[in-house]
Amino acid sequence: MTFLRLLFRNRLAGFGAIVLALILLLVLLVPVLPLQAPDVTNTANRFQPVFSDGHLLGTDHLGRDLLSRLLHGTRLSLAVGFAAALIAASIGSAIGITAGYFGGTTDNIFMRTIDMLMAFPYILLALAIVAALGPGLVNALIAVAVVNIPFFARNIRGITVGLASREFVDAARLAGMGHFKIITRELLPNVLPVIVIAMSTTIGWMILETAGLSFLGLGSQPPQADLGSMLGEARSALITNPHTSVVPGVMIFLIVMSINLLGDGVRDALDPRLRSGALSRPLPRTIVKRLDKPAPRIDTSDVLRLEALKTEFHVGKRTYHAVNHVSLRVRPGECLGIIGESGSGKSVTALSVMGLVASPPGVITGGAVRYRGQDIIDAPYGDLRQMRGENVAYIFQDPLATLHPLYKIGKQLREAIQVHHKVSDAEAEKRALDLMRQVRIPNPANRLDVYPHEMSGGMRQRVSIAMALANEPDVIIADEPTTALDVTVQAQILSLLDQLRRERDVAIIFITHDFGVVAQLCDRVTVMYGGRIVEEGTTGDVLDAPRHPYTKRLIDCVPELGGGKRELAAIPGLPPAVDDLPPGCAFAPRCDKARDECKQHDVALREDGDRAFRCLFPEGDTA
Ligand SMILES: Nc1ncnc2c1ncn2[C@@H]1O[C@H](COP(=O)(O)OP(=O)(O)OP(=O)(O)O)[C@@H](O)[C@H]1O
Repeated sequence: MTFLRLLFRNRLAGFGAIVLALILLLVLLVPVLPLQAPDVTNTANRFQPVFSDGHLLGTDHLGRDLLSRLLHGTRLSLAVGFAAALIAASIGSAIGITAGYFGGTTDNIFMRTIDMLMAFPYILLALAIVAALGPGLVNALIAVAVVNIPFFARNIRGITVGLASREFVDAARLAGMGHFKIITRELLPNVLPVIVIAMSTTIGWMILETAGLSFLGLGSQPPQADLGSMLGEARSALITNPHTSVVPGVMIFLIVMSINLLGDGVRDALDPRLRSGALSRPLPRTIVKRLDKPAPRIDTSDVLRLEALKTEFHVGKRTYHAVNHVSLRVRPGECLGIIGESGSGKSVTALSVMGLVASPPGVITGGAVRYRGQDIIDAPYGDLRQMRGENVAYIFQDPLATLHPLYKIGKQLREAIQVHHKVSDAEAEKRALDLMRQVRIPNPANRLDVYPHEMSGGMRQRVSIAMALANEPDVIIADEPTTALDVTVQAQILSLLDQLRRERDVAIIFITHDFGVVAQLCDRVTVMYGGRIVEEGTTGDVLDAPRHPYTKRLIDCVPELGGGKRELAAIPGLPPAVDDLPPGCAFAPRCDKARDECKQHDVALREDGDRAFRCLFPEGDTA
């Protein structure tokens, strides 16, 4: 159902589907339609025009009814095209999946054979095959199928090579599955959508190729009609009786056009990345649809300030309130921690700052982001791009995903510098080396000359930090930069960040789900839940006397070394879905202190200086 909805959302694909369905219906009804026999000649009646008596589309050079020949011929052409596509897809995909899975010699033998097939111009190859097998429709079908096998084999091999080294295939091997089972159960379901997509876009092509062979007299043999042979026979009367060529020509055009339009639609609807919107026209910045007016500039000592920021994801009819009226601020040299469970909106808050939330489906619908007092949400894209890296830099969790795998570290650092500063390669190299020293990478000159995969996780994260520092930004937003690292490396990275912000007065917004990390690094902390801020304050205050029950439960989740044996208190239940938030306090369904009032109305943030919390019955109050 979803597939059909997605398919028909693409109007052209819907149009293609309707045209093709009508053609298919017509050819399926051929046996019951009151048609004349397609092959009976009547030379006295040759070249009758369109709409002549008893011949709706006229007659050909032998007086045969063109409508009857057209429908019979279309049936044959479609059957041959589909059959050729099916054969080419089956054999090509089997070769591709086997070569990709086994690799080594098998891959070499299969793919070099395919390469040899591809070395011939495809039409020459098809002609050679038909010449060897003899003319005839079945042989034309075999020829067209054979010349299309390489297309499927290469495509499917490429995808299989990527899949064969994935963890789920290793897991299947470890579970004792044999090769055949791994190929059919683990790999085939993953490549099947690609096979269907490739088929849907090549059927039209194969119908054309078969028609081409028939046109040359190598496909269907007289008196049997297919669209190509009809065109071939009409060639000599092209000028005198053009309708004999126009009729099959229009039909070929309609079939190929409808299949291609439908094929594109099928590809879009089947590809999960296109379906999720991930590949659909990614915009360079997040869409802004603010109802409130842009905020005027203010004087402030805060380097970055978010005011009632709202970021939503609009997916179909659903709205995900990922960031819901979030306000926070950070001063030069200060470290602000943002903490919360997975899905609480930390990353989307951080990405909204520089308009980096993927759009569609992300939209900033309200609030302000101020850099040194100036609201930058509506800033022209050129200004925003200039600010990215230069004023506000990001460090992400997985450096391997953010560093380019094919360029050496030195080149990537130089590029980060040269994006914002017009300096020579030698100068950039000098600065890159200096940055490597600043992030305490041992033997920095040699390390500039290696690829990301040749470094350890900790070293790679140091490189990411160096890249973030490359343009001396005022704010660094670090999104769980130590989550993937072991504790000793994590401690080194944290102390490096701490040292850098003190030395350079750079503000850090540190996103994490670990209160231990917050305690070590942050001056202040903001706790998020369900897209909202539920508590904030200086780290000491929040850790010593949490006011929101959620904060208290989060702190209780942290194991304490040497603190004696205590039971770890997991938080029951799951975080709320931000497209379906409960009324009142979002934490109420999981909170043992919740009362009816908590579930009725929105709970306001109670602010007192640096301290704020969103709770009617806070911790520490005697009720
Ligand atoms: N492309 C998207 N489409 C719909 N909803 C999305 C999309 N991306 C994020 N969300 C929603 O936004 C919410 C906030 O996500 P976000 O990544 O900011 O959480 P987080 O707190 O950073 O979690 P994590 O610690 O796992 O990174 C999530 O609940 C998620 O459902």
